[in-house]
Amino acid sequence: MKSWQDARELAYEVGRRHPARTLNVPLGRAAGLRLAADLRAERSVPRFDNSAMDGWAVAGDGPWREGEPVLAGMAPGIVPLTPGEARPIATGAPVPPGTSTVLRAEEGILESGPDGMLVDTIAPLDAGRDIRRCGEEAESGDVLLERGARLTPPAIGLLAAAGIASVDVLAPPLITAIATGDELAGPEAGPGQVTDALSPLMPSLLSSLGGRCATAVRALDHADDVAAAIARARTGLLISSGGTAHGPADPVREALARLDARLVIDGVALRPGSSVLLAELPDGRVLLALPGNPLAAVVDLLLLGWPLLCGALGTPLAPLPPCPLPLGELPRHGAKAIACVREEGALVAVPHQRSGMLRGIATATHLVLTENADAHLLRLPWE
Ligand SMILES: Nc1nc2c(c(=O)[nH]1)N[C@H]1C(S)=C(S)[C@@H](COP(=O)(O)OP(=O)(O)OC[C@H]3O[C@@H](n4cnc5c(N)ncnc54)[C@H](O)[C@@H]3O)O[C@H]1N2
Ligand code: MOO
Repeated sequence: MKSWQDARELAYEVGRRHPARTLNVPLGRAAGLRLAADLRAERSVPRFDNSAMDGWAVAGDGPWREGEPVLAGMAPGIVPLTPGEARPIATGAPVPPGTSTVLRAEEGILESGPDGMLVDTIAPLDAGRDIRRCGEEAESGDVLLERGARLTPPAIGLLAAAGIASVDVLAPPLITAIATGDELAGPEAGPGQVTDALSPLMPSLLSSLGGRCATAVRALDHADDVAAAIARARTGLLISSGGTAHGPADPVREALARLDARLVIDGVALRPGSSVLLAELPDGRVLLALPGNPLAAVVDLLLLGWPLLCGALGTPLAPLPPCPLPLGELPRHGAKAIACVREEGALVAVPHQRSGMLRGIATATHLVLTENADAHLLRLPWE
């Protein structure tokens, strides 16, 4: 039986022995994935000096005679401004060479002069304030995002702006989910049967941890059926649920023994979630065997499945920070994972969180891992 802290580190080390593959994908399919290498700008952002405001590009001191407008989309090599000239300019339009500043539309006035319209300012000129300089956000070659960074929506836009059309990403590790239990059935469950609640949550939970559920299968409570499901799986990572205890119909240990697997973790000192196994098979594949009680299974996916995937993706394993908030009435004896929400600046346990229930964690925002005076915080990744 390991402490949850040691178990997290062991799971991370196992993940590191199974590094994720690299894939090149178009930017449009990269959302949520992680970069396989540092990514550099392929051009300057912005690409040319341009106006940050609608107004006039002016040269020298006013008043200025009004010239031809400069619009967004015009080529930057436009006719230079000469001192005393003001050209109406649109936000995003290239600033003509010779521009000393941009005068905002609301800070200028137009009046008629002897040779056409004159522009004057009604506010002190702030030279250069409203010009977005070429390369001010990024110079060509700057590292925009580092290896391991997650491609969030703004990150995708940033890369597009920097001229990047496709990226090398870490392929989310593929996982086979095996739900064990003679009692398991679909929503139509008959008398004595239990509707499988874990197979349906696996794809989205594994995606939120950086993996991908390739297949979800069921196995009966017999070691040969579980061993056959493990042998058939075509992925490097497998996650089973149920059958981990020492009861009469708990086949996972027996199946692992038959397959000559090496147990890296055999139980964790934490409730719910104590009855969990992590094993390496002789062919290098890895099985995380979760307990059958659904909340216990989710806790162990967060506690061990997440570090396992972090290891495979090569992202650092951050220690869970000490809980910064008052803990209200949370129990403090033994090692416990408690699903909580934030209420008036404190963390409060949600109701309905026995090991077999999902109702509590379905509305929680955090798990607090308590052990006597110690409490650590895990923010739920789908939050
Ligand atoms: N004598 C003891 N019995 C049990 C203990 C204990 O300490 N002493 N611990 C209990 C706890 S806590 C857990 S967790 C389980 C772990 O055992 P298993 O991994 O063998 O779990 P199962 O017996 O297969 O299932 C437990 C429970 O969960 C239901 N289940 C299983 N899979 C699913 C699923 N996919 N969807 C919904 N529900 C599922 C299953 O029907 C059982 O009710 O051991 C306890 N016993
Ligand atoms: O072992 Mo159970 O996994 O404590 O909830």
